[in-house]
Parts: sequence; structure tokens; C-alpha cells
Amino acid sequence: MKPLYAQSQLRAMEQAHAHDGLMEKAGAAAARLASSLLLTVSGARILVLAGPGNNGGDALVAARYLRQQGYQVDVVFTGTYASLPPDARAAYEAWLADGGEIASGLPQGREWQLIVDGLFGIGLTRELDALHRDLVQQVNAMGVPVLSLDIPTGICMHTGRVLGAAVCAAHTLTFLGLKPGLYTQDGPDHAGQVYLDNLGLNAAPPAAGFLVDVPPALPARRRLNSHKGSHGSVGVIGGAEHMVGAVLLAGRAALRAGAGRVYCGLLAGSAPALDQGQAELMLRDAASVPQFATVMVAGPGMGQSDTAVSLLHSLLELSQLLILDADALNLLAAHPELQAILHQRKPGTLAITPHPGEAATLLHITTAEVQADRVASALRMAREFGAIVVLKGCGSVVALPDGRWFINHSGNPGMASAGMGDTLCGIIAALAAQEMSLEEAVLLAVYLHGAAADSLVAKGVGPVGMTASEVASEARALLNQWRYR
Ligand SMILES: NC(=O)C1=CN([C@@H]2O[C@H](COP(=O)(O)OP(=O)(O)OC[C@H]3O[C@@H](n4cnc5c(N)ncnc54)[C@H](O)[C@@H]3O)[C@@H](O)[C@H]2O)[C@@H](O)CC1
Ligand SMILES: [K+]
Repeated sequence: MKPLYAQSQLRAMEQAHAHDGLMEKAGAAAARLASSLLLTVSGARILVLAGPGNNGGDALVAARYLRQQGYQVDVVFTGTYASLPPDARAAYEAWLADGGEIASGLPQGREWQLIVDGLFGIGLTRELDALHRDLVQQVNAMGVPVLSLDIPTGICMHTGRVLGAAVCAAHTLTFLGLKPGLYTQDGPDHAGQVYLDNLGLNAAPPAAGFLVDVPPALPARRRLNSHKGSHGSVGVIGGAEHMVGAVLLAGRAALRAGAGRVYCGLLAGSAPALDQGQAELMLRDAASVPQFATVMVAGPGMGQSDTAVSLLHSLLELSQLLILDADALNLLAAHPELQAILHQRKPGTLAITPHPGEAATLLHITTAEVQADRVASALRMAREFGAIVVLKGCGSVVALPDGRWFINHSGNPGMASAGMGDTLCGIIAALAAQEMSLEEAVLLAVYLHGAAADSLVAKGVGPVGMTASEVASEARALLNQWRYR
């Protein structure tokens, strides 16, 4: 896992090393990356966009090095010399002293092989003004690869939100530390490939959060002398009329992620007695399922009937590890008496897995407000519900009641299809049933779920048409590969 930093921490790093020539190092690193990206184009022409702050300073340093290497470099500067911060002013002067020229608008009739975006970095505090919005839109329309410095201009470093308009970069060279906005919400669509240069600062402060970009803790290796009872029992409750499949998907995923036994409790009156496609699943009366299971999932296709409410009520009062999704979350939002029970549960025994719409219902705000700051929304739910939270979506956020948070770095848009959430719940439950803590199970399941989808894309199964069942099977393959090979 890699550390993610808040703006205040990055500022503190900058200030602690104010005399270490960080901007010079940042610009030099940018020039190195730019020329490596341009290897095949000798004498290429590069457009460098420099904004009104230190991000612009980085760009001006990069421009100078690139020009010295023989590239033809056009600089467009959108700030005013008199308002430049000192390092950026020095970079501006050095560029001119080196023979470089400055334009205030895009030169016409030129073609560039690369654009370096140094308009705004972590100092962007508000929506882009009309001038910058227009420039960003023109850049995006050119179809030329863009290297963004620190963060694509227009992306909020904390939230990944687009502030008015944002540069769509092919590459982002980020400095000192990774920013959450590169990895969630709209960040991943704009950042392209992300490279980190720590500018020689090896001692980093404690992280604000973490990027989950490698498999987190795995379940223990199985003892040879083990039996199905050694690998835990998962129960899944839901599946009201017309929604039986949601429970079966969760149950099947739990089997594939290694649960020793899986029980499914379906609420539908017309529910089958057997899963024809997965006879290993044990279908039982919903109310009886918790007595067989060490870990429970409730919510997939559960509906909002009185029976569902009373089942959920009794489940919340039991001591098993519990994962709530879908309708269980809607029920929780609609019934304050259910919420009251949550805080009586032992810490670390409840996980909730809302998508942004369900999160909005739980927090009584709009989906747009949830998405405006996904990390803050997830942390708020973790606190208010005393639960481990997975806020699903691009860059799923895992938040814990003690304030720790994580952004998941696996997955792809092929996962935006029905049943993926049910599969995730089943995987979480199976991992928790195999003696992982619920926190460990959630982190591994979220990463594994996305990694399985990525693996399918690499094999040509998706992103279009990838199914939740395929993801569950691929997750099984990866889990075995990571643990046993
Ligand atoms: N100071 C240092 O030591 C270092 C700074 N670095 C670079 O400096 C960047 C941060 O620099 P700054 O703090 O100067 O911030 P930026 O360069 O990101 O932008 C800040 C400037 O833009 C203005 N601004 C903010 N939002 C605006 C908007 N919507 N429309 C118009 N103007 C707006 C601010 O008033 C300020 O003048 C980093 O992202 C990184 O690229 C790196 O070189 C590392 C070292
Ligand atoms: K930038």
C-alpha cells in the first residue's frame, strides 16, 4: 500500500525543504520524463502551459531543460509576472535569460508532439475561470498527448472532482507524494499513467490515507489436516420476489472465495429449494440461516417488507460478523430504531458496502454531495454507523470508524453491471469466514474484486459484457495464485 497525502502535509514538506531547490528538481524530472516519452520524435515541438503559481514554475523549469536538449518549446503563460511566487518568478526569469519566449495565448498554426500541463497543481482552490476553462478545452480537443505536472489541471487534489473543466492527461508526474484525487472520482479518467518523483525527500510524514495497489493481507495457508468446518460458514439473506438471483450470486461468490459452507435464506415465497447452477449452496428458511453461519450477509435483493425489517433487526442483535448491502442499507436509512442497535455491536463486526446512491440515502444528502468528497462521505458513514465502510465506485473508498481510510486501485468500468455488488459481499464474507478480521477481509475483497475484473479485461473478457459470475471465478484464480503459487 502506498501513502496518500493531504494538501497541508505536502505544503509542510515543501516548507521544510524550501531551500533544497525542489522546483528545479521537479522541472528537471518533468523534462526527463517528457523526453523519454518523446524518444522516437527527434527535434519535436513541445507546448508548455505555465499557470500563475508554482505549478507554472515547475513547467517553466521543464521548458528550459527541454529547450537545452534541443526541443522546440513554446511556452504559454497565463499568470502575471508580478504575482508569481518567488521560486516560480526565478524560473520565469531563467527561462527568459536562456533565450526562451513567453506567449499569453496559444500560438496558431503550430503542431506539437507533446503538451506539458503546468497550469494548476495542488493550489487549485476553486472552479477554473473562463480563460483557463477555454484553454483546457482547446488542449483536450487537440488530441496531443499531455504530461500533467503534479495533478491534471482542474482536478481537485483531495476529491478527484473536476473543478469546471480538467485536462485529460496521458501521463501525470506527481511530486513529493501521491494525492487522493488522482485515484478516485474523476481523477483516474484524467491522470492517465501516474509517476511519482519524491524530489529526493526520503523521509515522508505519516500518511493521511493509503492507496491499495497490491494484494493486502491474505488468508492463512490451509492446513493439510482441515475440513469444511475449518473454513467457515457464510449465510446470505435476501432474495425477495423477483430478486432471488442477488442472493445466489453472493452465495456462489462466497463459495469461490473459499467459504467452507454457504447457506442462503431467500425471502421470496416462490423461492427454489435448490440453486440449479450451484448445488453446493444450501438453501434454507431465511430466519434459520444465522444459526448455521459464522459470517452473515444481508441485503441483496432483500426488498423492504416487514419481514425484511424484522429479519434485519434480529440479525443486528446477533454477534456474528455482518455485511450489509443494498436493501439492508435502505432499511437502515428508513428505520432509526435499527441504527440505534448498531452502536451496541462489538467494534469491527459490521461492514456496509453502499454505492453512492445508497450512501446518499444513508447520509440524507444527495448523490452529488456524496461524490463531492468520497473520502469524507465514507468517513462520515463509518463514524455514524460504527461500521467498516466500502463506498463503491471509481476508486472505491474503504473507511474505518477510527478515521483511517484507503482508496482501492484495482478495477475497471466493466464492473459497472448488475450483480457486482452481490459478488463483492460474498467475497468479503468468505474471507472473513476464513479467519481474517473483517477489516482485512474488506480490504482484500475490494482489491481482489477489482483485480479479478482487470485480469478478465487483460484476457479480452471485458470491459464490455463482463459478468459478476465471471469476476467471482477469476477472483478464485487470483486468490489461489497469490496464496499458493
Ligand atoms: N513550492 C515548492 O517548493 C514546490 C511546489 N511545487 C509545485 O507547486 C504546486 C503548488 O503551487 P501553488 O501553491 O503555487 O499552487 P498552483 O500553482 O497550483 O496554483 C496556485 C495559484 O493559482 C491561483 N488559483 C487557484 N485556483 C484558481 C482558479 N480556479 N483560477 C485562477 N487562479 C486560481 C492561486 O491564487 C495561486 O495564484 C504544486 O502542485 C507543484 O506543482 C513543486 O515544484 C514542488 C516544490
Ligand atoms: K497541472
